[in-house]
Parts: sequence; structure tokens; C-alpha cells
Amino acid sequence: MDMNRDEMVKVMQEADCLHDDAEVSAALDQMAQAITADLCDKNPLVYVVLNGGIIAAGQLLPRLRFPLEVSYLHATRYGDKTQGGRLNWKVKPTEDMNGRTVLIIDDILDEGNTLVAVLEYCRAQGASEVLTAVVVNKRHDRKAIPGMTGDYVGIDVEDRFLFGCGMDYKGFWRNTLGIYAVKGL
Ligand SMILES: O=P(O)(O)OC[C@H]1O[C@H](OP(=O)(O)OP(=O)(O)O)[C@H](O)[C@@H]1O
Ligand code: HPA
Repeated sequence: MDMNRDEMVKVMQEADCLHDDAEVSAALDQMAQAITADLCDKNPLVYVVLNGGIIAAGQLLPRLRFPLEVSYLHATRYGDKTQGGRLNWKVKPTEDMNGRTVLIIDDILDEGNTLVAVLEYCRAQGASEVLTAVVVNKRHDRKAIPGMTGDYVGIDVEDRFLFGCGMDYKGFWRNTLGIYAVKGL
């Protein structure tokens, strides 16, 4: 018997679905429209922030019907925990971003430390413009920079521990489109 699997089935059964597939799809449509209006002539270099950004990117990129390049970076600060720690850069960007418009795609802007560090890095590398797209912005007053937000935000979500749409609970359940909150968290 696989304990992790059984626990995770229970976590999903007991979770609250805060935004279902249809709501997330509609949010992605709106984000794609706004991104297209701003970036369709700019040949952007798009970075997916692994691991959490995989679903967001997989859903968003096919909605962007203009020339762009895609790469990835890997920065993590939560691991299997529900509270963030120091940012661990596992893979830094390798492409030359000097003078480029860079778009960062991630699942969530929570406290914002991850995006602040990624933005700083890209600016230091000479990107002419760095924009951020997140499916979820969590509503609370613990942002790394008070009042910060993403340039393209899908849905503002309540201050609970979330999973789905790229976000994991103990490494599981990134693989949904809908957004869920863990019971009691
Ligand atoms: O706004 P913040 O408080 O910095 O949190 C947001 C970041 O946290 C998550 O990554 P995580 O560290 O869990 O790594 P993962 O994507 O590999 O799960 C998420 O994918 C964002 O990158
Ligand atoms: O609420 C969350 N859930 C999963 N991963 C996260 N990374 C930052 N916030 C969260």
C-alpha cells in the first residue's frame, strides 16, 4: 500500500475547490489577450519558472499566437513545506537576454520573493523589459514589496494553502487545472 498516494487521494477528496477548470480557463484566456496586446510585436523571451510554472505555461503558451522564444529557469523556496524559505536557484537562465523583452510565467505570486529575485536577475542581465504572468495572486499583506502584483494576473485567491494548476501540496497535485485549498490550511 502506498501511503503517499492514499494520503493524497484523501487530501483531494477533502479539499475545497476555489476555482474550477472553467474559471481558470477563462482567466487564462484573458491573460493571453492582454499579453498578446502588449507583446505580439516584441519577440519576447519567455521563461517558465519550474516546477510550478509548468501547467501555467502549458496552458498559456498555445494561446499566444505570435513569435516568441521559450526557455526555463528553476528557482524554489518552499520545497515540500507550506512556508517559504530562502530562494534556491537550481537552474539560472542561460540565454542572452540583453536588450530583450522577457516574460516570466509562474503559477502563483504568494509573498513575491521568488518573482522579486527573478526580476532582479533578469534586469541585471540587461533585459530591456521584464514582465510577469501568474495564474494566481494570493491576497494578503505579506508581500515582499508591499502592494506588488504581477503584470498579468489570472485570479486573486484567498489566503489559504493552495494546490493545483502547477501548485503542489507535498509534491503532489500540480496536475489539475482547477485551484484547490487544503482542508484546514
Ligand atoms: O511568491 P512566493 O512566496 O515566492 O512563492 C511563489 C513561488 O512558490 C512556488 O514555488 P516553490 O518554491 O514551491 O517551488 P516549485 O515551483 O518547485 O514547487 C511557486 O511555483 C512560485 O514560484
Ligand atoms: O499556496 C501555495 N501552494 C503551493 N505552493 C505555493 N507556493 C507558494 N504559495 C503556495
